[in-house]
Parts: sequence; C-alpha cells; structure tokens
Amino acid sequence: MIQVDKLNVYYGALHALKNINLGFPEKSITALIGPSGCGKSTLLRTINRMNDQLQHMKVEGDIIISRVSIYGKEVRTEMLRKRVGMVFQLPNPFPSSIYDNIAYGPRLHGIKKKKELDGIVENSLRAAAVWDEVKDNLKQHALSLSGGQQQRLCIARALAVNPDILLMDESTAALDPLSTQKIEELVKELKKEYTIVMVTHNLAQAARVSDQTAFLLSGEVIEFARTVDLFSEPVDKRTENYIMGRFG
Ligand SMILES: Nc1ncnc2c1ncn2[C@@H]1O[C@H](COP(=O)(O)OP(=O)(O)OP(=O)(O)O)[C@@H](O)[C@H]1O
Repeated sequence: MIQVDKLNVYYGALHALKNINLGFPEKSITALIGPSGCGKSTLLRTINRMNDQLQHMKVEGDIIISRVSIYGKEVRTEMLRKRVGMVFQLPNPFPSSIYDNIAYGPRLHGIKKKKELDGIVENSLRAAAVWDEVKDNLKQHALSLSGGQQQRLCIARALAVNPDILLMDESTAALDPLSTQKIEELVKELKKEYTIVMVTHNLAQAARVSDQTAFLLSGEVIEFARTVDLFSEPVDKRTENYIMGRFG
C-alpha cells in the first residue's frame, strides 16, 4: 500500500532521514519507534506531505501509494490528504459543534445534502467508537468533550472523508490510561478497513497494537520486522538495547 523508496529528507544542513526503504502492507498497523529526534514524525509527515510548506526542507527519493508517486507533479495535496488522514498528539477539534467538526471535510469536498451529511456524521462517529457517547448532543461544542472523547472525535473527523490510510502521531500520548486503551482497541478495529501508521514512544503500545515495527535511530531504519519478531528476537544489538530500555 505504501512504499517508501530511497527517501532522504533534509532540514537545511540536517540530514533527518537517510535512505529509507520500507513497505507498509494494506490493512495493517505499522509502528515507528525510536528515541526522540530520530526522525519518526518526519517520516510520518512525508506520507501526506505535511511538511511541504517548510522552505528549508528537501525531500529526495519517493513515496508510492497504491502505485502512484505522491511527490509527482500532478498530485494535488488536498486530494492526497483526503486519502491519507492524520491524527495528532493533542486532540485538536475545531471550535464548533460535534456535528460540524465531522461534516467539515465532506462539505469541503462538495457534499451539501443534509441527509447525506447526517449519514456520514453518524457512520464516522460510530467507526471511531464515540457515537454512543455523543449521539444525543451532536450540537454540543466539541471542546466540552473529555480529552479521550475529543481524540476519538478527531479520528472520526479524519475518517469522514473516507481515507485509505490513517497516520497517527503519538495520538495517545496526552491521554489517560483508560482513553488510551479505548483508542488502542479502536485502532485494532480500524485496521480491518484502513492502513495505519503510528508513531509511538510507548513500546508496550507498539507491541500490543502493531503488526510490524520500524526502529529508527539518527534518521536511519535500523530494523524493520514483524512486531512479535522485533520485540522477541531483535537482530540488531541497537534495537535490543532500545527495547530493553538501555537508552532513549
Ligand atoms: N521543522 C523542522 N525544522 C528543522 N529541523 C527539524 C524540523 N522538524 C524536525 N527537525 C529535526 O529533525 C530531526 C528529526 O525530528 P523528528 O521530529 O522527525 O523526530 P522524532 O523521532 O519524531 O522526535 P520526537 O520523538 O521527539 O517527536 C530532529 O533533529 C529535529 O530537531
């Protein structure tokens, strides 16, 4: 589904990602792990060209999604981001109602009929496992929800434009253990429909949730393997040291 091919990223003189070659299978969860500053978020953000606006950033190599180069000249970033949704570390609902948060993307893409929008809002909130908690108060302000509910709302908002891929950048880092557990369960459920790439500092979470894991260090992929294998029998000593908590 996602093929990262000889990818190099520079921020000015800093070589942030070095010759990355990775393949993420469809309808699976890939975790990106590694110590702070190793390039996890940079890699995630190249998958929907989130850093395009940065003047000092340079991307070499390619990322291919469903056989199409996303850095090709003809690719429009709005269409790319419709296919590749993103959820951030801090829940960031718009300062509007629950309903309008979810309807925003579909409206932007031309859906106007109330009945159709109602259906999308319900289906997205259901898919993000937050429908039962909000269905009677869709006009309620999104910022009045708890942090965990806000984050599931943000996942619903990402799903509302019908993406294929969901990128999650430490999306449970600011949440309490119960909300974290709910999102982990949700992500495992979403894998049936979506290809998911998640950055996490939480190694136990990567082990619990993901199918494959990439361990990065100083901008390089040190090891990429099935999660069970990487955590039980890491091939590289540096991976072993990291997952054993000896650094990072
Ligand atoms: N916009 C930017 N401009 C300049 N340098 C940047 C920018 N974003 C990231 N970097 C640098 O690129 C390197 C990789 O950063 P990145 O945020 O991708 O790492 P990370 O592994 O996600 O870190 P963390 O776990 O702390 O979020 C770091 O040295 C960082 O300082």
